[in-house]
Amino acid sequence: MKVNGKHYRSLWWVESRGELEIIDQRWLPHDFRIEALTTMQDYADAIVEMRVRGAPLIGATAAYGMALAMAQDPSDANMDKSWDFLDRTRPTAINLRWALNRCREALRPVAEGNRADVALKLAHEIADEDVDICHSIGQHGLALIREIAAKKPVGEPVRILTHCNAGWLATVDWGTATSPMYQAFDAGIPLHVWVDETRPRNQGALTSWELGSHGIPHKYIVDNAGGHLMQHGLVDLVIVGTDRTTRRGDVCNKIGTYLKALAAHDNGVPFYVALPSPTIDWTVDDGVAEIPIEERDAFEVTHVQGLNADGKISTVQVSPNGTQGGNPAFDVTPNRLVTGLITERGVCAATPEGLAALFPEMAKVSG
Ligand SMILES: CSC[C@@H](O)[C@@H](O)C(=O)COP(=O)(O)O
Repeated sequence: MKVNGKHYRSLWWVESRGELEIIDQRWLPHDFRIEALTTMQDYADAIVEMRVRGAPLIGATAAYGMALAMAQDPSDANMDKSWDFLDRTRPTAINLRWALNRCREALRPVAEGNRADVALKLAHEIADEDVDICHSIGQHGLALIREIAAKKPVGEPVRILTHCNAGWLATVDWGTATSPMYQAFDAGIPLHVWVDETRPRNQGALTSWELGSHGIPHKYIVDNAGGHLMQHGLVDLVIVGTDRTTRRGDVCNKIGTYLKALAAHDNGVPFYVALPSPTIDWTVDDGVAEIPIEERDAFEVTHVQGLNADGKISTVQVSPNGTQGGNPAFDVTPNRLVTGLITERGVCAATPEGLAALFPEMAKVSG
């Protein structure tokens, strides 16, 4: 997507230096900083500290991490050690393990001398595939938005609420939840997006920055506003992303998503989840019982970062001295609250049958 008129992906390979560059998302939307990842520790830190974030982007970054590991030492022992090292960075988004497994399975039969090249090619492949997948998600989501627009008086915007940042910054390009918005807007459908702030990390500010760069009308709202807006008929549909979707269609996403789904259900507002197939965990059925929820540092809750009056990025304390914070980073929305799943192969019901019909080969393997 474009930043000041220039096209960026959220990560890219610099051939001349043999390095991966990323956008350090900790400073957005106030400062656009690019950073090179040159050591395995850099890769792990980038994921843990959320310089790169969002399930698909974490997966693509990990694939490049495996490529670096193979360039340093292509042995089986180092491959397994690097798999563990990167897998430990964040527990909830399944795309991380999906990418690591895909790399390890592809590299195992390759002669050590060829592993570095094959691993880098695979990382490029995973990144490119993500772009294509997200574009297709956008096409299928566009059809849904078009249907809603057709029932409205000409010129009235389709009002979409979204939570967190499932935008191009969270993927390699396009985003998942935002891809239908970009494509609908480009197709001339009037839109208005309600952007949840998404405390504590305020990923909504990233979404606002993205939508603003694309010219899409939107308002940045506090997380607690969604229910009120839905009660007053001001939301036509909700589209969110996901970090892990179970084989029966339970959806794990950024903390607060579940509350939005409850409010949508109570008010008859369609609640859609956009996801690339690598986000489906075919080994898990019951998301509430089985998905590990990342507990992050309480500092993210007790403190908040923003621009101060001097225009400098600074951090201030919100809670009283000594208050303990709690910071579960994700929650699970049971499939009964999900109207549909927007995937690269089409839209399906959030049920085992719905997912199996779109991805029969995966459903079969997982039994
Ligand atoms: C296309 S991204 C989908 C999800 O990864 C996104 O909604 C989300 O919850 C991101 O969480 P984050 O903690 O910012 O990595």
